[in-house]
Amino acid sequence: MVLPRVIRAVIMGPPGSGKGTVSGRITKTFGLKHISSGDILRANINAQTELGLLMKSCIDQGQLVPDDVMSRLILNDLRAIDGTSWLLDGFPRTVSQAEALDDVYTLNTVVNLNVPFQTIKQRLTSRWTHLPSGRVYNTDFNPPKVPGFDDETGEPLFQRDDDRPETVTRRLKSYETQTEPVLEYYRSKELSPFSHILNTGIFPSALVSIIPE
Ligand SMILES: Nc1nc2c(ncn2[C@@H]2O[C@H](COP(=O)(O)OP(=O)(O)O)[C@@H](O)[C@H]2O)c(=O)[nH]1
Ligand SMILES: Nc1ncnc2c1ncn2[C@@H]1O[C@H](COP(=O)(O)OP(=O)(O)O)[C@@H](O)[C@H]1O
Repeated sequence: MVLPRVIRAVIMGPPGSGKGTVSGRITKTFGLKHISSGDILRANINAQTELGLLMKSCIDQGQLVPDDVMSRLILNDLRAIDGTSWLLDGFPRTVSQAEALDDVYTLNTVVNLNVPFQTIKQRLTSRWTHLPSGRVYNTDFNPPKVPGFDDETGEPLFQRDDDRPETVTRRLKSYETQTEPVLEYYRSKELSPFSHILNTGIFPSALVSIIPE
């Protein structure tokens, strides 16, 4: 199998579908850089940057950050690692963001995680996050070794403000109206989410087995 010189991949799926979890496994296995838009925003909130302070209420209410802000943020980060293979997690989330990305980069792969909304609601109420690294745990699925603390650093874990049930409902609605059209956009460009991986063999087939049912 011939791997492309530089892998430019996107992982998609509703909030709580496992993008962060699966990204961690993919990037470890294949040596890609993991760029998570949510982790970048939360790091800004935590560091109380101007951007973080401006975007906090929007994120806490389950709304999307404006497209121009988000595209500028991610494209800047990508420019800084030019020539490196990467996996984008959480971006693009709208067709406008997908177009902004397309103007600069040609993607090799789009992975889509398809998980029923009812399952998502259960997962998010038991998600615990290590904010500095973005590592996620679940009290049922992958609990930390010591309840409430990160396995690698021993630091405390947090429940995200936007994982409250009413905010999750709003985020799922925004996924349906604003993000699902991005899947159609990629299908129309023959970057068919999922089947593209199986057809091109960009990643070994072992990848398929780590993607949740
Ligand atoms: N039961 C189950 N839980 C999972 C699976 N993948 C991730 N999770 C948990 O579901 C929650 C959401 O996963 P996360 O990776 O943060 O999803 P994201 O919001 O799409 O990035 C976390 O608590 C994970 O530990 C899975 O395959 N099965
Ligand atoms: N590409 C994006 N465009 C607009 N807002 C975003 C984007 N990525 C993240 N956000 C904001 O950050 C929040 C958390 O994102 P993320 O951590 O990716 O959530 P999840 O992993 O649960 O899908 C989103 O609900 C949204 O408010």
